[in-house]
Amino acid sequence: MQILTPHVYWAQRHGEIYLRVELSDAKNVNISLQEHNTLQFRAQGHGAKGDNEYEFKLEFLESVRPEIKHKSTERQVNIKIKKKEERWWDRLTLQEKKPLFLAPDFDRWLDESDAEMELQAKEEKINKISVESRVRNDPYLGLKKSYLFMYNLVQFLGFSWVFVNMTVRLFILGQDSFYDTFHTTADIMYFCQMMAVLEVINPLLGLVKTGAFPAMIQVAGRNVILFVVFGSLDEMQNKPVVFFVFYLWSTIEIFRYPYYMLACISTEWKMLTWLRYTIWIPLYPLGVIAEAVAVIQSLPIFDETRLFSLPLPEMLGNSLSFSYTLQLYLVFMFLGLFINLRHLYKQRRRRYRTRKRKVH
Ligand SMILES: CCCCCCCCCCCCC/C=C/C(=O)SCCNC(=O)CCNC(=O)[C@H](O)C(C)(C)COP(=O)(O)OP(=O)(O)OC[C@H]1O[C@@H](n2cnc3c(N)ncnc32)[C@H](O)[C@@H]1OP(=O)(O)O
Repeated sequence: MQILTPHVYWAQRHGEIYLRVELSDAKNVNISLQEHNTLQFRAQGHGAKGDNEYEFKLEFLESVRPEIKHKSTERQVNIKIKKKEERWWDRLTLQEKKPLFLAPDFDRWLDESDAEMELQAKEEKINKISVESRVRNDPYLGLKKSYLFMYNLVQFLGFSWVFVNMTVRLFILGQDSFYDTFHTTADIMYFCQMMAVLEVINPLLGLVKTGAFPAMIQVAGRNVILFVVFGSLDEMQNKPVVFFVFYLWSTIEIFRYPYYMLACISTEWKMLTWLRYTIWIPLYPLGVIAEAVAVIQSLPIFDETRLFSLPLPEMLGNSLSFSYTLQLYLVFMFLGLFINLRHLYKQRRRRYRTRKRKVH
């Protein structure tokens, strides 16, 4: 019997190689692996040159696992080989020149980015199944979702009221509206920011799957500005900086809270998601700059009024002005900004994972 080479078609995924050997009614299939990367195939069957013994050898580009699976059907032999390391190969064989009997299997062929998408879709399916099984096991899920929905709705209404009120006053009064932002909106802002403490508690109770630390930085940071810098100093309340701080805070929140509301009812609007994960890029740094300006403007007022100053023994000068604490706080503020920008950047990347496209 003459020994011939069959036609072999191949495709890959990040973790596997698929070979399809064009051999019908294959018998005595013998597949072995030598030196971690050389596959030897031998079988009898009906190939391009009729009934014969067929064989081929493939030296793979990288090492593969020894456990090789194969299945003979009436028309072909399918072989599945696991790569030792899960990564995309530039070609199948170590030798650059492709053997004549080898060709891409276009029925299975995917390029690297499509394979990544397939992998991602698989991961999402697995996650969905595990979430669904968790959901089935949680008898309070409806209650939790209703609470979160109501919380987000109340915050959305509160911040929308502040935003609309400020916008309308800006159109009617122009720059004059800057000076009494605090007196027209502070009550609602107090209410929303006190409620926002729940945003630190929610992840701690496991109600939302996010870290409590970034939320704590934001809530604490804003509340220092609102209650200490603006709330306790009448002199700060009619400064234009209040307008900028409140406007920047409320602009992000009128997108963030509706995004969460939709998430509670498992709905997504692509545009809203994009806005939630994008407008922080200019708004967060601007917000922190506006807050820093407010803190700097308040320093001489705290020095003058001695409000919240720390009593000291007479030999040390009677009291330590609260402005020193605020100067220290300014440093923490930029540290907090950095931590949260990193957090938000990661969240954004998680949403919009970049896909590399590679052409073979
Ligand atoms: C003495 C005190 C010292 C403190 C020192 C601190 C220094 C402070 C310095 C910093 C000061 C900052 C002050 C703030 C300024 C401003 O706000 S400026 C204006 C612009 N601001 C922004 O752009 C920030 C907006 N804020 C946020 O994005 C958040 O608050 C965050 C905590 C920073 C990030 O949110 P996070 O929850 O981590 O991310 P998400 O991706 O949105 O959520 C993750 C998943 O959790 C779900 N989820 C979260 N919350 C809810 C909810 N309420 N309801 C329902 N679901 C929720 C969300 O849906 C996500 O799930 P998936 O969609 O499935 O991924």
